[in-house]
Amino acid sequence: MSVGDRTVTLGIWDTAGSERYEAMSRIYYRGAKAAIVCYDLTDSSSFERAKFWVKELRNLEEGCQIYLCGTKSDLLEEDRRRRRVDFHDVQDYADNIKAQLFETSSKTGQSVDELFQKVAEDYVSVAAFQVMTEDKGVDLGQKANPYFYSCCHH
Ligand SMILES: Nc1nc2c(ncn2[C@@H]2O[C@H](COP(=O)(O)OP(=O)(O)OP(=O)(O)O)[C@@H](O)[C@H]2O)c(=O)[nH]1
Repeated sequence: MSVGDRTVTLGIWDTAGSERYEAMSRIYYRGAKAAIVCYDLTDSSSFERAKFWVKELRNLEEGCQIYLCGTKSDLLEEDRRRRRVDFHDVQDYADNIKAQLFETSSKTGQSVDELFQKVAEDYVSVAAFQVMTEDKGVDLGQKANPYFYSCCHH
């Protein structure tokens, strides 16, 4: 993917969503820099399961940026009454856990590119921040300079 003048290659693992495969999924997400936790917008129980994975990731992978992804948005375009997971409730939850929220459709492609673009952009920002702090020893107690700010806020 292109981020500015850089090319970022994402390695993507699609893990099983069921808690039954919890131990196996952990093998996949160990060391991951980003996790897209999906739930079905037409199924409230799937959002409850998504929260389980968020907890897992937050407990075990501190450095992993979480993206919440409501799927099958095309079904809502057809009939809004099919929505079972409220956008604002999830947005509040996302704000709480410092995650970003996307509503996508694999069928129409809605917001899929945007989601992966954001993952790549955030990765580049965080990597730039790490290089800067490691190489130049930024004092986090100092007032942020513009470069520092642009690296950390999106
Ligand atoms: N309308 C619609 N159906 C979808 C969409 N994405 C997936 N589906 C359907 O939902 C069902 C499950 O899709 P999967 O992609 O297998 O779901 P999954 O979460 O990967 O399932 P696991 O691998 O078991 O965790 C299939 O019947 C898909 O056709 C979508 O964006 N829109």
